[in-house]
Formats: sequence, C-alpha cells, structure tokens
Amino acid sequence: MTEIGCLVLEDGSVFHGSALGAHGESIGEVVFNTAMTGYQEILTDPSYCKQMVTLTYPHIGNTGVNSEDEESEKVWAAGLIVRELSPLVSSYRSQGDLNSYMRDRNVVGIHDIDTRRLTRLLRDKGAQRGVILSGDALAAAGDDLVGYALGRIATFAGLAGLDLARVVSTQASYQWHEGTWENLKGFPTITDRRFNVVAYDFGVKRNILRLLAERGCDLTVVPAQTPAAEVLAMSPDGVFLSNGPGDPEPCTYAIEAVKAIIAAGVPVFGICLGHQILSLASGAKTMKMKTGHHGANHPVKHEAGERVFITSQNHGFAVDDSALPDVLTVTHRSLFDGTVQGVRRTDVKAFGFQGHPEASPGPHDIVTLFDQFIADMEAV
Ligand SMILES: NC(=O)CC[C@H](N)C(=O)O
Repeated sequence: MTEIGCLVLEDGSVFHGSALGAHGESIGEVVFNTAMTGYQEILTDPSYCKQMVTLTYPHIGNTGVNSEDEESEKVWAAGLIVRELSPLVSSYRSQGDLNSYMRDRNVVGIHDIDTRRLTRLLRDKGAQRGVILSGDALAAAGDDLVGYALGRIATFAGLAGLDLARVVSTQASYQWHEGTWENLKGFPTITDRRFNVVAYDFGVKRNILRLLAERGCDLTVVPAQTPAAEVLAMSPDGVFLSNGPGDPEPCTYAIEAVKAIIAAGVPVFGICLGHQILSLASGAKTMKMKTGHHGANHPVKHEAGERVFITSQNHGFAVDDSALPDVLTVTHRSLFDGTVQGVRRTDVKAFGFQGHPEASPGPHDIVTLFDQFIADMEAV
C-alpha cells in the first residue's frame, strides 16, 4: 500500500505525495538537480550532506541500484524528491530497486509530487530549508501540518557557516589504488604508481580517486583536519583537495594547511570545496549562491582557450568574483550565470575547478583537468 508523504518548505509551501524509501522525518536544504541519470551517485555524494535533492528528470529508478555505482560508503543526501518512481527496474547491472535501497538505508524521500512547481519555486526564491514527513512522523503533525513542519524546519539553521567537511571525512588515512570501472571487468588495481599524492578527504567521491590512480598517482587519503606538517613529511609530489559539503569558510584548519602546502611549493589541485578552500587560502572570498548549480549539463567556458565544456556541477557556494586577489587568475566561467568556475595561482602550480571533472554522473568533457595536475607535478 502506498503511504502518503509531505514536503513542507520554509516559505510555508506544501507538497502532498507518496512516501519514498524509509518512512519518517528528514530536514535539510532543498535543491534541484537537472541530471537525467545517476541518482545513486547523487545520493552517495558526500557533498549532499544535509541537502534534499529534487530530481527534475521526471522518471526515476528504472535502472535500479548496484554496488558499483556508490560514490562513497553510504547515502549522504538527507532526502530524495521525485516526480514518478518507475514501477519496473530493468538493467543488466541492477541488484535492487531504489525504493528498497533507500528504505534499507533509512533514507526518507517523497515521490508523486509536482517537481516542476517545486523547481520553479526554488529557482525564484532560492534554495529553501524543508522537511519531508511520512508515517508516524507525519501523524505527529496532527491537524496543523504547516505549523508543525515550520517548527521542525526551524531546528536547522541552514548551510551558511556550517563546517561539514570534518563531519563526513574519513577518520583514518588509507591508500587508494583502484582505477575506473570497465564493463564486465569491474575496477582494476593500478600498479603503475609514479606520483606520491596526498588527497585531503573533505567528502571525496570515489571516481576522483580512481581517475587520479589511473594517471599514476599513488594515493594516500588523509582526514580533513590533517595538519600541513604531517602531509609535507610524506614528501608528496602533489596534494589534492577534494569536494565536500557545507560552507568552505569555516574550514579554517584546511585553509591554513593549504597556505602552508602552497608556501612549500607543492603542486595543488582542488575540486569544488577543494577549489573554494584553495581560493580562500589564496586570499579570495566565497559566498552563498541563490540556487547553486546541481546537474550534469552545465556549460563552462575556458577563458583562454575559448572552448566550452559541458560539465557536472554540485555546489551552493562560489568564489566571489568581486574580491579576487592578484595571485589568482580566473580560468573558467559558468555560461549560465558567469560565476567563477576555475582558478589558477599565478605564482605557483596550484589550480582549482568548481564543477566536477570526474562526472559520475555526467559528461566527461573536462576530465583533462586531471592530466593538468599530472603535468604540474611533472614540471616541478
Ligand atoms: N561538491 C562540492 O564540493 C560542494 C562544495 C560546497 N559544499 C558548496 O556547496 O559549494
């Protein structure tokens, strides 16, 4: 039997639908993602911690779920919001269905709601805090659904000022030598290891580590709060700064560490939160965006080459264009809103990209940024 579910936003809007996954309550920032595929990679992307993702693509779940498409060890998204859940699963890779997958992992979601109305609202008003309620948690609202829901939403102050990188980060260092997935073969172990690379885990996605390993990086993944001295003691050829959730500004431990690593002349490459932390360590400022960028179809222009790349994106903060230090050059810009998408230091070999060159899900247009990091390490 289908159970009802409700989504209520901080502006008081109510969406009635059906419960998806676990029944209960989930609170977070509601965003929309325009990717047509990759719901499992999206759910397991640690950068979605404390966010509930609305998928604008209307028909979700038809390829099921499988153990190879996990981008981390668990689901981090606070919830999933879907128009229509596919009643059938059909893929040779499928090992289960999305509804059971979410239920088994205690992830609350909602489907059968008008995601176009919701997306237009988010586009006009900006990302909203919200709550999904179903089962006993919905019954607890009694006759005053909106009043009750607004009270629950008020317990979450939003993402601005929130340091989540150290919350999602690994607790202990580990080595990574796995390459990217190959059809019918799975994940190869990479034995060609030419570069000693330390990767800061602020919420890293596995496909990033795989693409680095495949290019000859012998990876040591370290916790978010690892001091620079510990990293430099490993004599790395390069340091990678991962993606991650929350606001980059309160990650002062990481900003300080990156300053020291740059001062030591070690090449640095940052993706998304890592790009923001590199920028902050270089004297830039970051800001919260209205809706952020979440999708797999975002055009980004390479400033010098005049080339346009279609990219994967997932961020709600951005580097502030109006306050850039002299040591940073803007290398890429979003063609949607002109925001900064890439930076490079003018004095040392360090660069960052706001989007997701590893895709997963998304187009592979800009995967060459990983080669750029290798070239930087070779040039030092
Ligand atoms: N994917 C990411 O690394 C996201 C970075 C940061 N949490 C933001 O929302 O902007």
